[in-house]
Amino acid sequence: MYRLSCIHCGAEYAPGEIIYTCPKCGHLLTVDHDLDAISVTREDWNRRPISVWRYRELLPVTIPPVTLQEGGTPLYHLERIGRELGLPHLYAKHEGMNPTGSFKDRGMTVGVSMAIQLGMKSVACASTGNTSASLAAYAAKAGIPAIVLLPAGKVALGKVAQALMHGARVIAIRDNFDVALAMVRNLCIEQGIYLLNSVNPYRLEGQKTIGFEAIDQLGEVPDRMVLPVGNAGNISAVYKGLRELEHLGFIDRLPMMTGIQAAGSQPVVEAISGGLPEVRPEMHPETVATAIRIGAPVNGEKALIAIRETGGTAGSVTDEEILSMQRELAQKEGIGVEPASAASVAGIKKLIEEGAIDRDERIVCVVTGHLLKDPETVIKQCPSPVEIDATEQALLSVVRSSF
Ligand SMILES: Cc1ncc(COP(=O)(O)O)c(C=O)c1O
Ligand SMILES: N[C@@H](CCOP(=O)(O)O)C(=O)O
Repeated sequence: MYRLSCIHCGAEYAPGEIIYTCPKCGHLLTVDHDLDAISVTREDWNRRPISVWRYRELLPVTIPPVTLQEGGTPLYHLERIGRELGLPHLYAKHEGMNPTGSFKDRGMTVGVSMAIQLGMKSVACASTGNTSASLAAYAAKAGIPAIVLLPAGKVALGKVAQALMHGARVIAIRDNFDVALAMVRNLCIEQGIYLLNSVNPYRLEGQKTIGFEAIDQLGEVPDRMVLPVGNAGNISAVYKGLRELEHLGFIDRLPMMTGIQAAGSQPVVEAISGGLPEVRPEMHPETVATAIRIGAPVNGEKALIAIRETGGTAGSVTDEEILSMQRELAQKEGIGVEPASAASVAGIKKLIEEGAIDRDERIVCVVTGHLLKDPETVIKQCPSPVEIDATEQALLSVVRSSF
């Protein structure tokens, strides 16, 4: 069993209440499981296929879930990049291998299932792209309408294509993501639509399974987990899940939770480095990594706890560093990710160069979305295909000059 509780004042609410923040103090809510009443062993989990639903005892859904077979993503050993950085135990968990190409699917399988469980008839979100693609797909699977608000002109092509093709009503707002999120929150409360941004604590329950899988695949708790941070839901979710594993006695320590932001959009980094009690919004966020072009992270309060309670850190990377790591992952490891995802590995590169972390650490970087999400940014970085006459001579001349 579980209840909703406020992370700030501790007020408790019934699981069926349609609320997104604490009605008493306005702070964030979390799903509190009665962990002492849960009887499952790690062996039980290990007998099931690796996926979000392997961990169903720690998820709030009691109906047959709305699923597209999410989770079970690969954990890759970054052998070449690790060798170059002097990090023998560097790994990437490729969340781009989820059904719609990002980690949002872990959240949406649970979030849309909860919408159905709670009797909601429609769903909505604001999005820098991936949330909308995922919500649209899971709403289609559930057979309910979805509305998505996007910052006009600032969403990667592949993500808009997904939201449109899966049948969502796509509305482009002439302002940034933070404004779109404020608008959709009001819309949902006033119109009785179920809000599925990461301020919804049920959605984050699905995302916590990234940490569970990483430990199951690695065979031990990593020393550090590194995530790109935008709205700050994912880092908060992974931390919450690992705390639950610790309470259950399945693990005996937590990884240092490490958040990486783009230099043009780094309010969490500023709060951590400045020792601030809360995240101060960045009013004009800007970065090529449009997925994390977010100035007022809605889960800032949870993210600060995750980082501080685990002795983690936060760092920022420039757009050049992000794109350079996107190319390195693609060309040295065969791993295709979108720019925001490369930020986690770029962040580790920077932290190691600054001498801020130990080279013996076992590090899992979460790479959050697939390369194909943002083809335009890829094409801009790569040479054009060589066009030739259809002759053997022309072909051989190009091939010879390629080695
Ligand atoms: C590809 C990608 N990476 C990272 C993030 C950041 O995740 P979060 O908002 O949970 O911090 C997002 C979305 O925000 C995303 O779409
Ligand atoms: N990158 C996100 C931004 C919205 O974050 P959410 O986790 O609150 O949905 C996106 O893909 O839209």
